[in-house]
Amino acid sequence: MEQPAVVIDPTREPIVVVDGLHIVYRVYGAGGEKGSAATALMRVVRRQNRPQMNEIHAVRGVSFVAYRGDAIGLIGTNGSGKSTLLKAIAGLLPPAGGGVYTDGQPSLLGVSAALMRDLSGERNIVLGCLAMGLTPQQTREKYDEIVEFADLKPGFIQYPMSTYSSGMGARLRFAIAAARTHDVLLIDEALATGDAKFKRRSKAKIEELRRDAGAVFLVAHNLDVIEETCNRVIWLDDGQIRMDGDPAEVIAAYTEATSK
Ligand SMILES: Nc1ncnc2c1ncn2[C@@H]1O[C@H](COP(=O)(O)OP(=O)(O)OP(=O)(O)O)[C@@H](O)[C@H]1O
Repeated sequence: MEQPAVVIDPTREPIVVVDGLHIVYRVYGAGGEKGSAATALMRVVRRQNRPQMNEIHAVRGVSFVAYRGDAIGLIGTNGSGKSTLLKAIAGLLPPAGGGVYTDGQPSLLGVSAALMRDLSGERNIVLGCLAMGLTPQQTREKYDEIVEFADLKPGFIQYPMSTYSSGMGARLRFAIAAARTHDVLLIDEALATGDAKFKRRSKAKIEELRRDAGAVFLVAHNLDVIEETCNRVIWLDDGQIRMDGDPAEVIAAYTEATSK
């Protein structure tokens, strides 16, 4: 299916333009067949070489424009290409076709790559802030706000991050990322692990970021979070845009289609 070419609204300020984007992963695998223990074992016993290379066409001709102030929710079934699209917008995956143009620096929830599991929350805050380009002075100024926003159990900020539950880790990462304004903020499932109270506060924080930031993208399986937080939703289906528009309408159509 050919996807339509990208059209830019001249009355609004475009922040991210995705134009006919294709992303292809190259993987080694036998491909085609379903695979069984016997065939896998035979491959090992016979010391067969790695099976041939296959291509997974994860994003297939996606085009859209995100404007200043947009908070866009990406929804779709598992494997529909949501995370791949976010990574491509962040510039972490080379397009196999088409392109992504951004005004400013995209941050994929800022700092997760820079955080170290063996270091304490405290040290990770400093590390994360510096990694996002804050000065030591700015880091000191933001420190208390981050600790307060993450709202971890007492004492945990001094423990290594490896002792945190996944929800606690997500809170701290989000709190660090939110300490800076981002031109384009990409959030992948960050809110999925937080509890109800944290989700409420994150929603308020995302609204604040939206005011200052260029555009915010959010991937989540929790449709309520998307509907409450975003002003626009893109439904990805098998690497293509199935629908793009008002959150309530897109979510209703998606729920209808996936409930069958
Ligand atoms: N690193 C990778 N190497 C090879 N294939 C990948 C890789 N990451 C994703 N894929 C494939 O690309 C397709 C899209 O995956 P992606 O993770 O973007 O989907 P998603 O919509 O984010 O899924 P989920 O809802 O499960 O998080 C899938 O077919 C997946 O198997």
